[in-house]
Amino acid sequence: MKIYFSGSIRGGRDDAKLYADIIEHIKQYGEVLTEHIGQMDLQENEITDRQIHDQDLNWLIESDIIIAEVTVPSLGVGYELGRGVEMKKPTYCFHRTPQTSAMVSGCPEIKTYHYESLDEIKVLIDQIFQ
Ligand SMILES: O=c1[nH]c(=O)n([C@H]2C[C@H](O)[C@@H](COP(=O)(O)O)O2)cc1CO
Repeated sequence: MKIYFSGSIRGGRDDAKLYADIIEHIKQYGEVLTEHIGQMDLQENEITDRQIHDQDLNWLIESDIIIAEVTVPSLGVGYELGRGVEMKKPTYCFHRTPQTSAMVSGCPEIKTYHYESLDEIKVLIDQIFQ
């Protein structure tokens, strides 16, 4: 099982530690192709935007499932979700805010969950993989 985890980078890194904790949890279910999203000291200087885009799109194509944490709004995450839905990938979104974008929560192909804590998202993720 190849898992594409999506989370904000240039949109803001407030949840980077949470992404790392979620990635650590989902690793028991397969290979997380985008483990770098949880890196606290993420450096993107040595790679061009074109390389980032093409690499991530290839991982998206390769993936069996998309899991996105969308609490911190990110253009890149929204773009990945749209491309993933077009590729008919099973897509799951999680947010702690009262609402997220209607283009995400209103999309019938995306399963969107509100949660409050790391423990709660772990249970929801376990349910998805079981
Ligand atoms: O350096 C990067 N590496 C990378 O993999 N991404 C991808 C993965 C994330 O799910 C998403 C984050 O988009 P943004 O940077 O617009 O918040 O884009 C985005 C960047 C920077 O835009």
